[in-house]
Amino acid sequence: MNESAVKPVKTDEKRVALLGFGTVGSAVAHLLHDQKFEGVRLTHIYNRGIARKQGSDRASGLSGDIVWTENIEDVLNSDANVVIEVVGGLHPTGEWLTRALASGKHVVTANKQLIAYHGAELSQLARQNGVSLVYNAAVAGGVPVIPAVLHGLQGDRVRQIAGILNGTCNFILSQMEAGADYHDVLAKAQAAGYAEADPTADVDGFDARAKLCILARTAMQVGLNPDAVPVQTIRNVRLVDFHYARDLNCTIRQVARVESDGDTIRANVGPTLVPHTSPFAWSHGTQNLVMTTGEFGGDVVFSGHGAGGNPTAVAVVSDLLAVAHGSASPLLPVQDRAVSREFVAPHYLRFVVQDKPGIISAISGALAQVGANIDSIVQRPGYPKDALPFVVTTEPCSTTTVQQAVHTIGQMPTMLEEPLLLQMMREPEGD
Ligand SMILES: NC(=O)C1=CN([C@@H]2O[C@H](COP(=O)(O)OP(=O)(O)OC[C@H]3O[C@@H](n4cnc5c(N)ncnc54)[C@H](OP(=O)(O)O)[C@@H]3O)[C@@H](O)[C@H]2O)C=CC1
Ligand SMILES: N[C@@H](CC=O)C(=O)O
Repeated sequence: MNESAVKPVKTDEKRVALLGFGTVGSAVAHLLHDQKFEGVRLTHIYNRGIARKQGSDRASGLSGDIVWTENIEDVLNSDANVVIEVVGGLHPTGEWLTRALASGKHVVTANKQLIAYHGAELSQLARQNGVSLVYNAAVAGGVPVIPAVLHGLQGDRVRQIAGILNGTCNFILSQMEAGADYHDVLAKAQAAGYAEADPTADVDGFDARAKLCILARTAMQVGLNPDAVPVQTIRNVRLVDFHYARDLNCTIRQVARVESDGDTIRANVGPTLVPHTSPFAWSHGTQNLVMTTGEFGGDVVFSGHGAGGNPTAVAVVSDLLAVAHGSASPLLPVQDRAVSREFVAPHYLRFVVQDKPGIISAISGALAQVGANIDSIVQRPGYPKDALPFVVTTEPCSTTTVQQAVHTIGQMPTMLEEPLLLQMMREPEGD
């Protein structure tokens, strides 16, 4: 063996293997390469079809002593002591990270599905093996909300979290607010690398739901089964809903929320009317926003870019540096809790009907039957009578009972499509 070819291993050095060379992975590789952080060295890049990745524009400028491989064993059996996983999905990433942790490698991941479903077991495994598992980038992309709640809010008792947690949905809805077409904007979000490999996860709420469960665990110490948290898609929101929302001094955003009153945990994710006066309405493009409400400290707001290669790479690399400095996050006690969907809120109901006398009285009758009081009826002029969209809003009432009424109303022969039911966020309260 040529002794001069053997590189001495510095014991305090973090040798980093990167799994996944897509939007986030390539941005992480460039950030590490370009910024040359002390004490960390990128040693491996793993991806399927690695020759395609190594020959791509994304790889250009990445020089140095990096092993490019499509064989995961090259990573798991290597002397890399940190694995960064930016592949996504539950499998085979779950198996890889289990093996990495079990063999004493620290893990940094942006994989919100894996952490939402298996974070508890993986954190336990990390602790047993004396290594760290960190996942700052799994929630809100470049917004350091996980370290903030872990280190900055443990002194409070967080009772409520409401957040815009999906950059793709925020990008779509805020562009629709300006008149853009849903499908065009979704295509733009995919091209820009904001959307998940399967954008269903974004638009149908599963991505935000996973992030909400991670937030509930870290900020409130409650373990929620993601499958138990109801989600509502944004696919049924139309341009007309933005027009009516504006008439109500609101706009529409995908909001994920969890709240605890001690006995009950309520959680859901879905498109929501947010008042123009609330910070939720001011989030545009890929911005995410998280508002926590603590029993002692009150409201705290975090905001920034929730998607995109570079903002997410900053979160990943910051986690890596926390591992390198020995300041990665603590493991907190968590209590598993059931999820209630019984929110009380004002509601927005949009109907599209073939106009006939008696429709309003039938709708108000169905709402009255479940104890829901109408707050307003809004009908913009100019729509054709044979496909007339109009809106009813309710005073605060239980979402599940309004759902029953809407189901009944949806059976009326004059209804041309399924009614749209959205929760409305209340006006922010002044101090
Ligand atoms: N994009 C974003 O803004 C953000 C993403 N995240 C999370 O980061 C992770 C990565 O996201 P992103 O970079 O956008 O995704 P990409 O799809 O751009 O990158 C994933 C990479 O992993 C590779 N890959 C996928 N499956 C396998 C497999 N089974 N074996 C080997 N390689 C595989 C893909 O290869 P191929 O090219 O062949 O498909 C691709 O290069 C996800 O968990 C995502 O949720 C978190 C925050 C923000
Ligand atoms: N697809 C996700 C990416 C970041 O988590 C999003 O749009 O927020």
